[in-house]
Amino acid sequence: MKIISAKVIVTCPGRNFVTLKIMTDQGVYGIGDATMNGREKAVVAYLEDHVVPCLIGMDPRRIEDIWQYLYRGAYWRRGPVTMRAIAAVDVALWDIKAKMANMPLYQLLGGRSRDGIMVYGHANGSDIAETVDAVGQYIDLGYKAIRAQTGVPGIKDAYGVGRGKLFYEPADAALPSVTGWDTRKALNYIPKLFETLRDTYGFGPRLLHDGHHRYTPQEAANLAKMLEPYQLFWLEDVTPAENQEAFKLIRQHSVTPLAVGEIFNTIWDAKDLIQNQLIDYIRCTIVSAGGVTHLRRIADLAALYQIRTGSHGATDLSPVTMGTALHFDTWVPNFGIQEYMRHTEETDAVFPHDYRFDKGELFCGEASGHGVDIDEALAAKYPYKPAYLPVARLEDGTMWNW
Ligand SMILES: O=C(O)[C@@H](O)[C@@H](O)[C@H](O)[C@H](O)CO
Ligand SMILES: [Mg+2]
Repeated sequence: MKIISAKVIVTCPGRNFVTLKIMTDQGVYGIGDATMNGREKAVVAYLEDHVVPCLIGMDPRRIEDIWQYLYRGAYWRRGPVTMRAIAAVDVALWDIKAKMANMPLYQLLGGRSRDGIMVYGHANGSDIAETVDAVGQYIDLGYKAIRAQTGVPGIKDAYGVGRGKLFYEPADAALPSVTGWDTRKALNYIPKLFETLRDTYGFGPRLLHDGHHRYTPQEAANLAKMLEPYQLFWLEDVTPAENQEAFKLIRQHSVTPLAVGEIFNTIWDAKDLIQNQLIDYIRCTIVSAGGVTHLRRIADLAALYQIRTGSHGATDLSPVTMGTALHFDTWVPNFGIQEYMRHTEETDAVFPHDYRFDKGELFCGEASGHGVDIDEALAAKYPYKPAYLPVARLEDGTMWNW
């Protein structure tokens, strides 16, 4: 069996997606996601110029060997561009293998470990009252877990705030828009949001919060400690994680569960956090962390320390990543939760898929492969549109972490 061709498809049905389609001499094809929000074309070039030519003639059944070829063979290891390109190939190859085996992907991974995949949705508001309402809407939709983000008085467009409730989309401008940040104001306001949420809805709903890399380790420890009475499911990305040791300081002060990993690319980014038990949930997902082959290694390492998974699932992860993640979640023994931001109808139409939402859970389908396809004719109707994530500046103009 041979790979005879591979093409990169860029489409913008409401937002940009990069998709790799690998064709074989037996008529079976596979699909992989290679989207990197705001830097899409870097991965397109990496795939078209440096990966696709090497794939032609290779045996698509040798998934592990092709992964190692692309990782070790490049000499230049890791990084978001390389690892997304590898992920796209890897996912397309798993799709092909599962189709050849006439099995849904989760069966190949080891079979079903659970019935449904608990997901969390994003409730956003420009202030506490609006956010409390938004959480109520998610509870009414059947969600068991909800991430709550509020605007903070005096901060311009604090992270995650009210640009449409079910379809929050941060990559919103042809050049990065400028948002603000002020940690002191946030620390005085965010605990009140969770106090009000618990007063209003009790302790039934699981509540999450994303710090989006904004706090120093000491500020992060302070926030985690102040949020303890409200029993969060997790506090996410509360401080930048390049320095994995920084999390020791947070751990010393608080038992609020911590989640990290959406911007990690390999097991090496998470190794110290996992082995020192500095986090509770590892949030890498398929597209950013080298595909099924590599994510499985990260999940297995995490399992040794009772750390559970919590795959990133914002709208910039295409339905191809979502579908594959759901097969992964259906199998992985140490599953925690799956993030789920709904795609627009246009996106769902370009990527026909068989996963479905019901009462706060997602379910992967039983079709062979990962269950997600691309309608190329429809995709061609939505050409690439430059769209950037915002940047953040402090009140005095200093660049901060968005
Ligand atoms: O937890 C999350 O989903 C966020 O942190 C994302 O919305 C993130 O900002 C985007 O995926 C960036 O592309
Ligand atoms: Mg996040």
